Amino acid sequence: MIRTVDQHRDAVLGLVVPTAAHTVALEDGAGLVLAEDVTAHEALPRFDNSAMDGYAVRAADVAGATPGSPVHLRVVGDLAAGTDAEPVVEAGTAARIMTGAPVPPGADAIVPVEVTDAGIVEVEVREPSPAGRHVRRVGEDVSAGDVVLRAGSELTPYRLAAVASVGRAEVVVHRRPVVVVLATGSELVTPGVAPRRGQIPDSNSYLLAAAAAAAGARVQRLGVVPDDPDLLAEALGAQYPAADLVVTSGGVSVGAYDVVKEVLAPLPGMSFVSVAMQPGKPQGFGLLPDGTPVVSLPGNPVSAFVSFEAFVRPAILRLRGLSGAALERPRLRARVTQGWSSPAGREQHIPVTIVEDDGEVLVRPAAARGSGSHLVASLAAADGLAVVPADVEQVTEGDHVTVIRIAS
Ligand SMILES: Nc1nc2c(c(=O)[nH]1)N[C@H]1C(S)=C(S)[C@@H](COP(=O)(O)OP(=O)(O)OC[C@H]3O[C@@H](n4cnc5c(N)ncnc54)[C@H](O)[C@@H]3O)O[C@H]1N2
Ligand code: MOO
Repeated sequence: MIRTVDQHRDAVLGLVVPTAAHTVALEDGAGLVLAEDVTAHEALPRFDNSAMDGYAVRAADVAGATPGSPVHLRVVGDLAAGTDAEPVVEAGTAARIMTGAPVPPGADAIVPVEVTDAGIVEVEVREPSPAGRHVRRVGEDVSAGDVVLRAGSELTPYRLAAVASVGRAEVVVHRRPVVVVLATGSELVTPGVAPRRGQIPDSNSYLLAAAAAAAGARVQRLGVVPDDPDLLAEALGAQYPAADLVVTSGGVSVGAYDVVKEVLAPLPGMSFVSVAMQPGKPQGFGLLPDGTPVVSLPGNPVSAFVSFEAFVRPAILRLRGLSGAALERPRLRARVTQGWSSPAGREQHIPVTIVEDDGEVLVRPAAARGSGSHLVASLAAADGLAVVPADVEQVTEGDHVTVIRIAS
């Protein structure tokens, strides 16, 4: 029975669970996904501190200060960032203070150095500074006990900063998943090798390996396995113990030499199905005998790409520990500037070129001739995939479509 894109995506997602959690040094956590909540054990900022280089004062002392009638204060301390000195600022006094230094007892405002004469023993203040001005208050960022970052969050650079700010040297994260990529086809040669008649360069193993790496996996690209069942079984047998996911391309259709289907379909954990998607109709998926998940994508290069985006990328993100909306790419609405056709009964995912014109998002097919699962060189112009519902057979200039953005 034919299944929808969403049904197949759920089935593939059902093959994987997040990788085991382990503890790593903070700097090794970049790009990984937290497996614990990170909590602030104390408030941030940790203490009231100065937002300006200048003088810590009592606001009441400088309330009447003007350029024509400046206030003179005796300087009782010199506070650099990092100091633990606590000079008491009494009426008629001030402490020189630098950005980030603790506000001393008695002071309740900061006067920037620019409105003073920058004195060392005595300072002349030419402007008032009301209570609290230029003071960064304890706890105004987070309070003690607040969760700074939840389990399931990717450690982006700015989130690493938040985790570091609460003093964490280590984080508990999901292990980066290992994805093995292999392409099948006796017609394939390694790029750079001169193809004889009937042969073409392998592009899928490069596409899938780079896409899996971009999704956050550690990738082992096995390259090309010919259409020989023994060689494929050997390649899979040698690799799957180390892999969290195996991705194959080619050999899943109804041809006489469709080797992936021939080797894997008899296994009890594997299924070969038709998905109501164009391209990307024939799909294989399941578990190898040792439990390693496998996704077998069709060989046509655009089919392999579209299938990776729809099914494999979400599975890699799930392995990494992400869930929910984090499994999705951003979607946007765009106006079509050049129409194309779409097959009845299949949800089409067509590579498109995105152009922004005066704030409006415009799309046209990345390939001059519209849709075609073999138009691999035209992928060079793709920055999104337009999603055309199964009941639409013609997309016309001026229509609005949903676009999955694959490059920014
Ligand atoms: N009689 C039928 N024939 C086909 C059907 C069908 O329903 N009935 N479905 C078509 C569809 S749709 C697709 S998609 C393909 C899927 O075929 P396979 O997964 O078996 O892929 P292959 O036959 O191995 O290759 C298809 C095509 O892609 C080229 N290819 C394969 N691997 C690579 C690679 N690594 N790099 C670049 N190009 C690759 C290959 O040379 C073929 O041209 O089946 C249709 N046929
Ligand atoms: O479904 Mo195939 O993937 O059209 O090219």
